[in-house]
Amino acid sequence: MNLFENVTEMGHEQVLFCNGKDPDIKAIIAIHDTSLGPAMGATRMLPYVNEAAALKDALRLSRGMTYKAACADIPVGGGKAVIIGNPAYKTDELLYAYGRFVNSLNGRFITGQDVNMTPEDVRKISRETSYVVGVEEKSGGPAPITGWGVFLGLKAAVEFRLKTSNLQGLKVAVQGLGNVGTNVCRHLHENGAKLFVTDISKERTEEIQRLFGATVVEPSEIYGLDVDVLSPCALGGILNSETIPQIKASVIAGAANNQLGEEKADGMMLVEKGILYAPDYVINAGGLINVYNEMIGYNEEKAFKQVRNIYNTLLDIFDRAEKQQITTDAASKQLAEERIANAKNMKKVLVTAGSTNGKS
Ligand SMILES: NC(=O)C1=CN([C@@H]2O[C@H](COP(=O)(O)OP(=O)(O)OC[C@H]3O[C@@H](n4cnc5c(N)ncnc54)[C@H](O)[C@@H]3O)[C@@H](O)[C@H]2O)C=CC1
Ligand SMILES: O=C(O)CCC(=O)C(=O)O
Repeated sequence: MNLFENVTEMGHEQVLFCNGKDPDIKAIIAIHDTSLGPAMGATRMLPYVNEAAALKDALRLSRGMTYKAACADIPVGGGKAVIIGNPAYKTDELLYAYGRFVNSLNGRFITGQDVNMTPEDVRKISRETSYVVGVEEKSGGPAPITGWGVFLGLKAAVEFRLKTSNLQGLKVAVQGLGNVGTNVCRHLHENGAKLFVTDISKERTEEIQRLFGATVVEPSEIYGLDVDVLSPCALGGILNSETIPQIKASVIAGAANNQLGEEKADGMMLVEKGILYAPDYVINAGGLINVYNEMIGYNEEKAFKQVRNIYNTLLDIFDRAEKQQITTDAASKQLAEERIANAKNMKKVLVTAGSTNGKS
């Protein structure tokens, strides 16, 4: 494997391979870009099929975090970490060891809770490092606010494509009923939407059926349902050449990171099918916005105001994509790259001004 090939192509600054013996721990911390500030990104734990898959996940997720922060207009960079392993074997010692790896980066990387990690796990990691966010008694776990942001983004997409702000009777298929998916379902239900849901966990589907009167379908059935919106809230890579031809929804708006299998080809296939895709790293920025606010001293009102802005940002991105005839993914990357370039220019101006002042 040519290790530097992907890293160079995707523009990462640093990738750390954490290898511990006692306890046995293998984790990858990927820092994509710190132009806007320290890299932020939560940690997930998964039994990856192989190490290349884990690396790919860390690289793509961390780059997504750079775009996420830039589109949300908050001054942090992009990073992400994956712990390789079955979460059933997650011990306190493993979390402490992981915390020491995070601490060794001295604040270049600040992390929190992602898939298969709990607020309690974050607390354990925080025994070894202060570079942790999403601690329950500070801003709380990020999932409720991520769910609310996804709901607002879904509303923006429905307004843009279906020309209605009334969600009464809107048919929404939700894939993944975990921390975020449950919150998305709650908001949709409260606003009169009709839910079709799936999860690989029977316990989760039963609860959502009981709470919100949702119709439960098999995981393989979720793509082909005759619904208005598909909301992917499980794992990434689910929008691909196998699933896109099945999709009948005209809007895709969900929380899962890295939904597009192949960004360009699959993004274009959605456009050709007339499906409006809300880029994942824009619509699911609520958690990042919340933990960023925790880092700088939590102010709920300010955090909520920034999350509310996801709605307007998405409308701007849809508009930009339509005017330029590009995918929504390309339009949001354009926005992010403009903001990063502006920040870099501003830094240059300040450095030049500083050195000029020093000379006088
Ligand atoms: N927690 C947060 O604040 C944020 C989460 N995200 C992303 O949103 C997604 C969901 O996050 P969480 O809800 O926190 O994770 P979670 O682990 O609480 O929930 C994921 C759910 O998806 C289900 N699932 C897994 N594979 C599935 C499949 N093939 N079909 C149907 N269901 C399946 C799981 O059983 C679980 O209930 C992830 O991709 C995560 O990276 C993004 C931004 C912030
Ligand atoms: O919880 C965090 O540390 C930042 C949020 C995040 O990782 C994400 O949005 O995927």
